[in-house]
Amino acid sequence: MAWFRVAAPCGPATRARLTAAGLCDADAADADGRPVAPDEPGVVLLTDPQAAPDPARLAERPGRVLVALAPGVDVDPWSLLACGAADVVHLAGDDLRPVLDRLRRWQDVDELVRAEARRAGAIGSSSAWRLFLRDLVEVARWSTAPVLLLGETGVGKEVAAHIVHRVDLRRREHELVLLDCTTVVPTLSGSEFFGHEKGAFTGATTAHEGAFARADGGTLLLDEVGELPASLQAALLRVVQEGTYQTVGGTRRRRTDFRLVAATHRDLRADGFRADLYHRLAATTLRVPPLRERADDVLPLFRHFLAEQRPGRDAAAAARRRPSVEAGDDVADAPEVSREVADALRGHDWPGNVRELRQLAARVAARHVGDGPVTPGDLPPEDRPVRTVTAPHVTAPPVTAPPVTAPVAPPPTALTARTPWESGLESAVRGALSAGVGLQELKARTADVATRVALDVGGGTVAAARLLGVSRRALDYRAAAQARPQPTDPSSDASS
Ligand SMILES: Nc1ncnc2c1ncn2[C@@H]1O[C@H](COP(=O)(O)OP(=O)(O)OP(=O)(O)O)[C@@H](O)[C@H]1O
Repeated sequence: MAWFRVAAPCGPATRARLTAAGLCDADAADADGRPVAPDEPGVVLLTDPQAAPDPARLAERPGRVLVALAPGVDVDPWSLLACGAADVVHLAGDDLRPVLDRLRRWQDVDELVRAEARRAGAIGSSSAWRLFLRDLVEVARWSTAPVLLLGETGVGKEVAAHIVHRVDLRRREHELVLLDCTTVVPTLSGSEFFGHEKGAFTGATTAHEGAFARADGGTLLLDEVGELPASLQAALLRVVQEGTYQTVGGTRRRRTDFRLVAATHRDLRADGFRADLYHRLAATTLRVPPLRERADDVLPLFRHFLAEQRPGRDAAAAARRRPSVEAGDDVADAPEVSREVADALRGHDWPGNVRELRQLAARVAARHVGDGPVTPGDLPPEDRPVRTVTAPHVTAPPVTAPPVTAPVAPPPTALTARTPWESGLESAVRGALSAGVGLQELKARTADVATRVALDVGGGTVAAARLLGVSRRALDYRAAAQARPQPTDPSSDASS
């Protein structure tokens, strides 16, 4: 088990003991001065009552450092946990079992994360994503409790539910049933949940098995559980408590036994959701980190989705060859990404999370040509980072200067970056300013002024459309709209 490091303080005798127990390789034992990979689990053995572990080292590997206290050493465990320690254990004499047990658990969790994330096609190596997955597989494998997954839309809650199902040894051979609560129709009395008997209501021409029956033995994912109608919240509570349900139109209660995974983007405590049901669902609550907190995952995910879009990609072969957690093997045939595009992707805040990134990759794949890297022009105009004209820096005139009687020509507009699009915009803005368009108007209607001036600066609509990054039709439409008489705006100082 040479993958464990023992951080200082650790005397030679203790180190020898730990090495003999297989806890560290002699080589790696002295952590002082040696950089330890952030993800690597470790043990800090406190043998000296005066010495305290370095809080920075604990914070660097949150939840991955076990503090073991030698006999006679007493420290406040809560403050160590607050610094990021995973746990604090007292060692009795030479007995290293508590340390070994914890380290074995970590090893098992890491192996599960690797295998199951790969199997589920879940990409990500950022520390936020890894921390989340570790908690997820630990709960899924070593507890039977319901799991409540909190997270923004498109963040991967369904992907996480698949992992819970796979990791749960009692459930994985049975079905994972997905029910989107936004589609449950209250007027059918929750037939999607309970199933119904033939003739139970108009249109029930055959009997139908509901989600509770199909999930028996397996896992039931209730997606968007916050949208569940109030009448069905009470019914669900009873099923969760008693493990029995009754089909619509049926006469007897049937047993069912499933693991419940609920997902929502809402705070159920603040949203009129039944408190008693909430406490049942939220036995274990895990937050799926949004993509903006996982900047390191953006590029691997993007290239993975690009690879998926490759024309002629053999879907069956792709399914057999699941990507690695780090997306190392899957993206071998995906194009590289230029620095500008990479920066833009990493800098975006991804309100639609991984789904938004996947959709962007599909749009980019349609525009990208050849085997070269993805370049800025491969991003459709509406997906490009917005560049704004920065306000010119104006210095106050010296007090001796004559009073200004006429409008002063503004200094040249400063742009932060010099892409062709921005250079075009700059010349359009300059043209507008020299044509007498006021700064207020320019600020309020930059797009319109730019359009008008772009038309004026020559090259025709095609060149102007290219300059402005819009389609020619859009430009024609805007020009026609501008040509129509506008209501007079007394505050406007623009003349056209
Ligand atoms: N880590 C990941 N690796 C690869 N693909 C992912 C990952 N996370 C999410 N996806 C993909 O992103 C899309 C959205 O994921 P998913 O449906 O799990 O999100 P969600 O949080 O359940 O969304 P919603 O809130 O809308 O139900 C899916 O296409 C999914 O395959």
